[in-house]
Amino acid sequence: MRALIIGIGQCGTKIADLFALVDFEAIAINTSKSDLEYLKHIPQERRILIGESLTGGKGVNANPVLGREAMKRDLSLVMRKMNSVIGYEDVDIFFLTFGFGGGTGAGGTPVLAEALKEEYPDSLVVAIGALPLKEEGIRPTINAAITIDKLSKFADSIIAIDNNKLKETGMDISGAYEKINYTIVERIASLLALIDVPGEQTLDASDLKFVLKAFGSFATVGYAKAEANKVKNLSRLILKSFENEGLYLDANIESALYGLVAIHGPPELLKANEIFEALDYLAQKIKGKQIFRGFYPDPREREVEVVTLLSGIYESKSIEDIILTAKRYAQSFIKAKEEAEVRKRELLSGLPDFDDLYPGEINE
Ligand SMILES: Nc1nc2c(ncn2[C@@H]2O[C@H](COP(=O)(O)OP(=O)(O)OP(=O)(O)O)[C@@H](O)[C@H]2O)c(=O)[nH]1
Repeated sequence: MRALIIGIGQCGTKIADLFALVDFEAIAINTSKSDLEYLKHIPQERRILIGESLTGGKGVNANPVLGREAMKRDLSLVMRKMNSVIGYEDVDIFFLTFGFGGGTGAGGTPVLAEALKEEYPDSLVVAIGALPLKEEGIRPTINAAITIDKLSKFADSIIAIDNNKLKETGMDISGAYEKINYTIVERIASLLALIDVPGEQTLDASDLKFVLKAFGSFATVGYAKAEANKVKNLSRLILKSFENEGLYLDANIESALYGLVAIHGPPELLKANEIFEALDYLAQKIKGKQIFRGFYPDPREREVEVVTLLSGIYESKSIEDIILTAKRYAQSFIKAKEEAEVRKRELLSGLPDFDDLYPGEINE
């Protein structure tokens, strides 16, 4: 199973850089030269500066229209670079990482997603984006709404991580970002590490692709880990992985079409009855009733790790909040603009041009 991680913008490239640290193939794309230089693990030749003619290498200041234009202008450069990294072996899934609230990632990611789908029709394009904090104000929310709309047309699935969930931890913002970035990488890396690996019941690349090929709807990845000697009942740990604290998105999991659960740990702890109790519960709960599963008994392991992927989700409070806020704002903005135009007309109507007050000829 081959995954290629492509980070776009500052948030996206930081996440892609962490993937590179744990040996994933990763590429970084940004309009900001200094943000590209700041990366530690992605090799220099896999860092691509876009939109230099537009921004002078200084970023797009949270303007997704400029981010989109920067990606469009340098798309052939990006695709050439992509081709040379990919070589002759197919990529199963392109993971595009980005922040929904900025300009480069929010504007550029849908453009790249569309181009990748066209050039590599057999590969999946899965977007992994961080949703903005409510406190960031209206702009990031609008950027996110526009990007959700555009991406839903090209991506196979959108894994959205809600930054607001991290406020509950009470951490400072950079610590919170670091934690969420680490969390994303840990979950996706743990899941991918178990694909195509021999086990009791295994998951292969085609299972994962089936689950993620979900017409641009939302997906979320839950996770739970515990020391083996602390696990009283594995069923509880599995349920914990897809309860709300396990998923960094407020989502109604009952609306999910597919689920995938991978469990890795010491053989004596992977008890069939406890595993099936939790999987049956999950299969009954989700709309699509289909759960793919993989069990990986490992005698060297001292911890039990559960990764849960739910896809085809179309009911999420985190997403609805963003779309409804953007719609409300658009309506009130249009109304305020119309009122301002009416007021302007009322104020200026009846005002003559006063030409008569300034007699005299104008010499040509
Ligand atoms: N989870 C997470 N979110 C981040 C991080 N950095 C920024 N964000 C979020 O991403 C959004 C900003 O996106 P950036 O990636 O900084 O912006 P950009 O795509 O580089 O675009 P410009 O800076 O406008 O050129 C905001 O909504 C932030 O909350 C990060 O490291 N982790």
